[in-house]
Amino acid sequence: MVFIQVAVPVPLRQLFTYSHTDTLQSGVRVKVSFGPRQLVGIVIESGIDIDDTSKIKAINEVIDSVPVIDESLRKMAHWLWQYYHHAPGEVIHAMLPVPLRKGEPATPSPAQYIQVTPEGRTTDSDSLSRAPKQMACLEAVVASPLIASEARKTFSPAVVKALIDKALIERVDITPELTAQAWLDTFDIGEKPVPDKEQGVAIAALNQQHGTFAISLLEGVTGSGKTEVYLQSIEPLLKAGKQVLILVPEIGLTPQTVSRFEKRFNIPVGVLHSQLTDAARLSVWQRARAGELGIIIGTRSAIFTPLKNPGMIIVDEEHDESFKQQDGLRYNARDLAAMRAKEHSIPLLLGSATPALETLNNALTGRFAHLQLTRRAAGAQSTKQYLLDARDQPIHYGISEGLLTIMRQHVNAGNQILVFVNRRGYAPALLCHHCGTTAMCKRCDRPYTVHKGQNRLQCHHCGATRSMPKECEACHSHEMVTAGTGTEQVEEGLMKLFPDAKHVRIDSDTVRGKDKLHQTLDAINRQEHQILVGTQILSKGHHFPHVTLVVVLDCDGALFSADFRAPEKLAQLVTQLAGRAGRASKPGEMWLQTHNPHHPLLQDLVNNGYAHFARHALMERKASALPPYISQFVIRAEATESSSAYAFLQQARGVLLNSNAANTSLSGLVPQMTGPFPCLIEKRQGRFRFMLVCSHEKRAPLHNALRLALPYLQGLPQAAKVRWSVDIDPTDFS
Ligand SMILES: Nc1ncnc2c1ncn2[C@@H]1O[C@H](COP(=O)(O)OP(=O)(O)OP(=O)(O)O)[C@@H](O)[C@H]1O
Ligand SMILES: [Zn+2]
Repeated sequence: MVFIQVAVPVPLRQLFTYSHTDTLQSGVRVKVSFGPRQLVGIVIESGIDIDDTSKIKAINEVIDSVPVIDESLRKMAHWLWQYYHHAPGEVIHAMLPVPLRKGEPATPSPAQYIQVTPEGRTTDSDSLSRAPKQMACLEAVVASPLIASEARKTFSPAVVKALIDKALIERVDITPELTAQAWLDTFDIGEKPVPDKEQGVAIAALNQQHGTFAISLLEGVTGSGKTEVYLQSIEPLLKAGKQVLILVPEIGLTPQTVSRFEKRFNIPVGVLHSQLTDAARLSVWQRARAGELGIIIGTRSAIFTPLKNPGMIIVDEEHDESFKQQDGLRYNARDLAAMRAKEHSIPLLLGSATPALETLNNALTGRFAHLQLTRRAAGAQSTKQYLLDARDQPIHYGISEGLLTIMRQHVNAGNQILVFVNRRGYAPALLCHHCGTTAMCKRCDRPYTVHKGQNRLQCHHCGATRSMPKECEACHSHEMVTAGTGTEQVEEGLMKLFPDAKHVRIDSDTVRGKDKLHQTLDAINRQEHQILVGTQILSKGHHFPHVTLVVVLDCDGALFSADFRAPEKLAQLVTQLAGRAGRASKPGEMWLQTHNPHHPLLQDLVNNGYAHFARHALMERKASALPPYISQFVIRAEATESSSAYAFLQQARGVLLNSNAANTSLSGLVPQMTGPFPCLIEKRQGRFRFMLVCSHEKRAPLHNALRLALPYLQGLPQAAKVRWSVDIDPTDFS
C-alpha cells in the first residue's frame, strides 16, 4: 500500500492523502472520492509517510499513464498556491483545459477523416471530368486524408457524399499524430524591414540571452516597432526548433498580431483566448505540449500552456490590467511568466510603451535589462499632446466649442478622428426633473446607466437591466432627464454636429465578439468611417494609419480617485490613445478636454510624456511608501449585512496582530494595516463590500504573517456569514 498526496479541486488550502497499490507518477490525474462526490485530482507526491492510516480511502481510478502536468508546471503550481495562498486543487484545475478537469483523455481523440479507397486510387480522375468539384476533392484526398468536416466545408457535403457513394473515398476514424517541430516543414522568413539603430541594439541584446534566464523590458513609444523586435528576435529560436509563447492582453488584439506572425514565418500559430470552444483550447494545449506548434499566442491563462521545447516568453503590452485575474485564483500572468522563464532557463521579454511602474522600477534598478525605442518606426512623427481648457465654454453633447473647432479642421481635411469617452451607454444617470430622485439599482446602490438605443436602464456594476421608467418612482412626475454623457450620446451629438461625416461607435455594446470588432477595424482602415467614437477598446494597440486627431472628452474623474494607481492608469490610457494617431505619413495630435488644465499630472504627461511621468510617479510612490517599494495584500469581505463584512475584517485584523505577535518576538513582522473600509464600489449585487489592506516593506514577513493567520481566519465566527478572499499584490481597489 502506497500513500499518495493528491490535489483535489475543493476550496481548501491543503492536499489530501489517498492510498493506492503502486506508486504513481506526480502529475497524473486520478479519480477520488471526496465526501459523497467523485472528483478528478492530480497526484502531487507518492510514497509519503503518515501516522494514522485508518481513515485513508483508496484512489478509485488512475486516468493518465503520462503526467498531464510536467515537472516545470508542477513547480509553478506549487509556487502559485504558496505565493497566492490558494487551494492547491483549485490552482491545478485553473491550469488545465476544461475537458481535462473533467477527466477526459489528454491525448488527441480520433476524429473522422476521409481517405481514398483502393478503387479511388486507381481511378483515372478524367473519368470525373464532368464533375470538376468531385475531381478536385478526390485529388485532394489522394494527396492526403482530410478531416471530414473540413472537406464538407471546402467541397460541399454533396460532393463528399457523391464520392463516398461511388466508393472512391471512405470515412475513417484517425487519431491525429502530433509531431514535434512540425512547423519547420514550412518555416520560411518573409519580407522584413531593416531594423533601425535602436531596434538593432535590442535585437542583438535579446539574441545574447538565448538559452539563459533573463528578463528584459522593451520600453518603446507607440508605433516604435516593438512587434518587429519580437519578430526578429524569435526568428533564430524558431529556426532552431524552439517554441515561443506570446501573451497579449485583449482578444481584439489577437487577430492582427496572429496574422503578422503567421505571415512572417509561414507557419501555423496556436491561438488561445476565452472565446474558443473547450475542444479548440484542448487541441492547442495538446499541440503545444507535443512541440508541434512553434508560436502560441494567447491571453492571460495561456501562461499555463505546456511547452516541449520552450525558447522564449513575450508579454506584449505588459502593463495591461487584464494580465491580473481579479477573482478566484488572483494571479498575475506577468509575474508567472517570470517564474516560468526562470524554471525553463529562457528569456522573458516584457514590451510596452507605458510600462507598469513595478516593471519600470525593476528595469531602472538593473534587475531587468532595459531596452528602449525612443522614436517611431518608418519615419512617423510622435503625436503632439495638448490640454483643452473647457472651463466657461459652452458644451454640446460633452464636447466644448474649442474642441469642436479643432475637430472640424481634421474632418474638413478628410482625416479620421477618434473620440474617446470613458463610459458606454447614453448617460450615467437618469433623474427626475421635478424632485431630483435618481433611478438606482437597489442591489448596488448605484445609478442605472441609460441605454437609449435599447430603451432600457442597465446597472454597470451587476449587469441588471430594466425597462425605461415612464415616470419618477418617488413623485410620479413624467419629466425624466439624463445626467452626464456616454458614448451613445456623444455619437448622437456628432451625427448632428457633423452630418456629412460617417461615424462608428466602438464599445462592448456595439462590437460583441471578436469577428465584429475585427470587421469594424478593417472598415475603419478602409476609411469607410471618418469619426470613431468609443471606449477603452480603441486604445488597445490598433494600427489606425488615417487617424490624425484623438480627443479625450473627460479625464477629470481619474484625477481625484482614491485609488493610488489611478494616475498611472490614466497616464497609460492617455498615452496609448495618443499612440493611435499619426502612425503613418500624416502627423497626429491629441487634445485632452479638462476642467483642471493646471493639474500637475496632466501638465507632466502632456509636456514631458509617459516616460518622464512614470519616473516621477515612482519617486512619489517611494516617498509615500507605496508599491513597488512595499508589498501588499488585501482581504476582502462581502455580505448582505454590511455589519457582518465589517466585523469579519475587524476580527481578521485582530488575528493578524495576535497570531503574529504570539508567534514571534519581533513586532516588526506585524503588517501595517489600514481598514477595514468600504471598497470603492461599496455595494454590488446586494452585497456590501469591505477591505483590509495589509502592507509591509518586505514581502517575506508579510506573506508569513498571512500564512500564520489564515487557519484562524477560516475559523472566525463571522467567517460563515461572509464571502471573503485574499488578493496578493492587488491592483484593483474597486
Ligand atoms: N525598422 C522598420 N522599418 C520600417 N518599418 C518598420 C520598422 N519597424 C517597424 N516598422 C513598421 O512600423 C509600424 C509600427 O511597428 P510595430 O507595429 O512593430 O510597432 P509597435 O511598437 O509594436 O506599436 P504599438 O505598441 O503602438 O502597437 C508597422 O507598420 C511596422 O511594420
Ligand atoms: Zn446593480
